[in-house]
Amino acid sequence: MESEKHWTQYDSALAFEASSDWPRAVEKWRECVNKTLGQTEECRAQCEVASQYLPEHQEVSVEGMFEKAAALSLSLLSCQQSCVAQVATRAGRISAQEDFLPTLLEHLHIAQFKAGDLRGAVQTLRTLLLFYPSDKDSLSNLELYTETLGGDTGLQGTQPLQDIAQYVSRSLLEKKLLFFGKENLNFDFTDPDLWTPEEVVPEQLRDAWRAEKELLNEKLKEEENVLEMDDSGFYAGGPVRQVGVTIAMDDHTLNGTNRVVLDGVLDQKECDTVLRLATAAASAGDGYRGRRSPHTPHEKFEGLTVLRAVKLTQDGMVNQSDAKLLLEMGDTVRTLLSSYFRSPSDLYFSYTHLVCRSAITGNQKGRLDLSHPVHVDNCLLEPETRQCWREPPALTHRDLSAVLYLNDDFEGGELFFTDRDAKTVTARVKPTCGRLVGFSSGPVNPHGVTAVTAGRRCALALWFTKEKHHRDMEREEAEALWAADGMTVKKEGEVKEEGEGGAAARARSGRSGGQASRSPGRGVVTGGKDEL
Ligand SMILES: O=C(O)CCC(=O)C(=O)O
Ligand SMILES: [Fe+2]
Repeated sequence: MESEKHWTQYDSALAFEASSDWPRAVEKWRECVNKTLGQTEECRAQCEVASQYLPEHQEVSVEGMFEKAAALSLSLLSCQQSCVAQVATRAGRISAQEDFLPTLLEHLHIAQFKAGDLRGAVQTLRTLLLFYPSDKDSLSNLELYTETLGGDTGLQGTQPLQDIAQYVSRSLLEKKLLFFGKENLNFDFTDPDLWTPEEVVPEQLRDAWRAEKELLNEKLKEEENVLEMDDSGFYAGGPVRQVGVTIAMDDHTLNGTNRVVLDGVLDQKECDTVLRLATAAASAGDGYRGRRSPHTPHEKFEGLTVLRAVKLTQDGMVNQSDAKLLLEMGDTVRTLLSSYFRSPSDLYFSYTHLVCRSAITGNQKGRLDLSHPVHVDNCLLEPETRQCWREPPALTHRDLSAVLYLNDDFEGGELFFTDRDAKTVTARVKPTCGRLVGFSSGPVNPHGVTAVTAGRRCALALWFTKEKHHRDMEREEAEALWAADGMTVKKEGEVKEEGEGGAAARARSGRSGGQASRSPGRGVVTGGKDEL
C-alpha cells in the first residue's frame, strides 16, 4: 500500500488542477515529487539487498574476478536505474509512465505559477531544466516568470531543488558506467529515461540508442493522444432523422473526436431570410449590446441575439416570422445534435448569436491574422503546455457548440480545427448555406476561422449546456416577450406560419415537444447572460 502513495498524490493533484484549486494542486504535486523520490530510493535499496544474493562461483582467475566484479556492479546499477520505470508504473499496469519525474515538475511549476508562487515556480523550472537544459518551452517559461517578478534580484540566486540535482548527477554517472559496460563488456542495458543527453552515450551506440528513444517518444505521444479523449459524455454517431439532412463529414473525415458536419439543415430561402434579418439588424444600429468584438481590425463584426431580434419586431424593424425562424432554427439544431451526439442528458440553450464578419475593403493585402483566433469554447487553451484551463473568463458551462452557416459569397472565412498546439490543422470546413458544424466544446476541439478577405460571412452560432441553471435567460425573455405580444411560439404540429415551409420546417417535424412548447405568460427573466 505504501508504495502506492505517490499515485494517490498524483490523482488528487490532477483533480485539484482540474478544479483550478492551484494552492492545493501545488501541495499535492510537491508531495508527489517527494514521495516519488522516496519510492525510488527504497527501490534502489532493494537492489542492493538483492545483489548480495547473487550466486557465488567457485575458483576464478584474477582476470575473471575483475569481470565478475564489473558484472556485479553493473547489474546493481542497472537494477537501480530500472527503479525509474518501476516507480512510474501503476499497480496492475505493465508499462511505465514515461518521463515521470520531469512530468511531475512540469505540473508543479505550472501550478505554482497559477497559485502566484513565482519563486517556487522558478525553482521548479530550474530543476526541470536539469533534465532538459535546452528545452525551448521551459526557457521561455523561465523568461516569463522572471519578467513577471520584475526586478527581483533575489531570484538570480534561486537554485534547483537539491535532492533532485543530486538525483540527476548520480543518474548521469550511472548511465555513463552502464553505457561503458554495454559498449565494452557486452553488458545489456536499456536506458529508462528520455532525458539522457547524447554525450553520455558512446558514439558507437548512438544510432541504436536514438531508435530506442524514438520508440519511447512515440509511446509518449500515444499516451498524449489518450489524454485527448473527450470526457464530455457525448458519443458521435447517433441517428440523424430529419429528411433532407445528410452527414457530410464525421469524426473520421474531420480527423477528431465528437465533430460533425451536416448539410441541408436550411434551404436557400431560409438562409436568405436570416441574412435579411442580419442586414436589418445591422442597419438598425450596432449589432451586439453596443459592443463590437473585433478579433481583427480588418473585419467588421456584427451580431444579433434572439432577444434583440424579438425586440426589433416590436419596433417594426424586423418581420415577426423572420425573428421566429431564428428561434426555431435553434430548436432544429438542438434536436439534430442531441441525437447525433447521443447526449446523455437534456441539452439547454446556453447562447444563440447571429454573427456576420465583413472584410473592410482596401485593407486586406498581406493579411496574416485570423478572423477568429484558435480557441476552445469552454476552456482557456494554453498551446505551449497543451493544457486547457476550465476557468473564467472561459464559458466553462458550454458543452456543445454549433455553427449554422448561411452563405458562401465571401472569400476566406474557413472554419478549421487544430491540435492542442493551436497550429497543426486537423480539418477544414467551408461554410455554405444550410451547413451545420457541431462539436463538443471541450479541449478535443480547438478551432478558429481564417481571415474573411472579401464580402460578408454570416453564421448562426449556438452553444448548449447540460446544466439547467446555465440555460439562456435571454432566450426565455425573448419567448416571454413574444408571448406577451400575443405571438405564442407554436407547439409541435401546429399550423405553419406563412412564408415558412423550407427545410427547417421539415426538419422540425421530426421533433417531439421541447423548448418551443413552453407555456406563455411567465415573467420576464433577466440576468445570467452568456456572451461571445
Ligand atoms: O463562425 C465560426 O465558424 C466559428 C465561430 C466560433 O468559433 C466561435 O464563435 O466561438
Ligand atoms: Fe468557437
